[in-house]
Amino acid sequence: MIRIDSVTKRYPDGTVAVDNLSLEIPDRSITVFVGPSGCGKTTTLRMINRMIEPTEGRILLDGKDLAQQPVNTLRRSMGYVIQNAGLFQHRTIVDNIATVPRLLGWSKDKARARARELMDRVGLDGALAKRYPYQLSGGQQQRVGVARALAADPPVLLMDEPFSAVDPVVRKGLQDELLRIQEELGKTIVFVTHDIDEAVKIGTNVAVMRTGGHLAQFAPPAELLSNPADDFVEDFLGADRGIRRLSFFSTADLGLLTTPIVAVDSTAEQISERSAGDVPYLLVTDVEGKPLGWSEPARLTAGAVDPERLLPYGRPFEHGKESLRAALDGAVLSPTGWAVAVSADGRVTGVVSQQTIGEAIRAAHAEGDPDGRTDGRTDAKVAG
Ligand SMILES: Nc1ncnc2c1ncn2[C@@H]1O[C@H](COP(=O)(O)OP(=O)(O)OP(=O)(O)O)[C@@H](O)[C@H]1O
Repeated sequence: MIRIDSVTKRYPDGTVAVDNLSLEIPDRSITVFVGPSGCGKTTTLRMINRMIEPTEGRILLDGKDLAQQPVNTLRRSMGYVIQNAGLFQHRTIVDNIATVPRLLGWSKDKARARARELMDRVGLDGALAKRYPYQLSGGQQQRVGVARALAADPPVLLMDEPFSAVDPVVRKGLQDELLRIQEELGKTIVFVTHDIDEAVKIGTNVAVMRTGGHLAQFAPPAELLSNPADDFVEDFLGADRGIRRLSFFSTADLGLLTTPIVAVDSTAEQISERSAGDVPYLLVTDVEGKPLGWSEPARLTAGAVDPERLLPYGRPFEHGKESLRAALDGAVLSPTGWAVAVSADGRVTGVVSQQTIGEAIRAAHAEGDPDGRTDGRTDAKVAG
């Protein structure tokens, strides 16, 4: 654990970049510092690896004051990733990644083998190993930056706006990759960003900072969205707070109906049996059970279902894996107001009305803490 204890940083010109900051960064989690430009995020991050020394207060790593530890040993235990990757332009990709192991005295072969293993880990094609940084896309360069920081297997990874310079699609890929790496390797990651959506997506805990180096709120993302500490945090979180919070609620307990579903080759008896009880719509699937579209029962003729004439079914959600946000989105996207639940292979497992989703949302809000857990990112967060 990293403990920031009453830390203030005052630059020689009198600027107070960080003002009496105290918080704890748990092991094997992602702690995100987010806030407007100049609020002291980078200064805080750099005090953790002692690129900047605090004016007052102290930072402890596993109970030991950083100020008492040799800087070189400390930096070796902390990978560091910056915006635009900061790669050595005259070195190949494999040698960029092998930099720290080489400094630690590993043989060239061993360091390169480790670098190739890491390329795979961060989703880089091994064929890029002999290229130079300028021959890679921005997103690929960022992956190299992450691989280089991981090379000596440090327990801590410090990341300063690592994905800010790439377009939104590449950025989403890099965020997903980081979450996967974190799940596999269990690093203690401290991540700086000015993008609140990125913070909410990847953070186990999020520290919202405001100008003057003040900590406005430190909480897991779901709690930030449900209980912003003040107007500043609420404004910073932006619109759609309620909808975004639904991402943290699972669909596992959503009551699905399995009756109003017919296959495209159903008989007249099957159609009438499935529409019993005043069902307003039937979901038609193909013979494999994948969704085709909705129809009013009276408009379905056995043996003559025209998939072109069915009503759209929106975006199906993966039951139990995706969140209530995905379920609501599916229901809103379909003119019938019903959402379609599927299994991982895309086969329909049931359907659910907007009304039932609304009830589940009310119940989840009433219970408060999403999923009842805030102990680990992957547990507390639901896909979609
Ligand atoms: N070497 C320095 N001397 C004087 N002031 C500095 C120095 N470095 C940073 N500052 C000031 O300290 C404050 C915090 O800077 P810092 O870089 O930590 O902010 P930040 O939140 O990371 O900003 P950004 O998102 O723009 O990178 C700013 O007002 C900045 O101008």
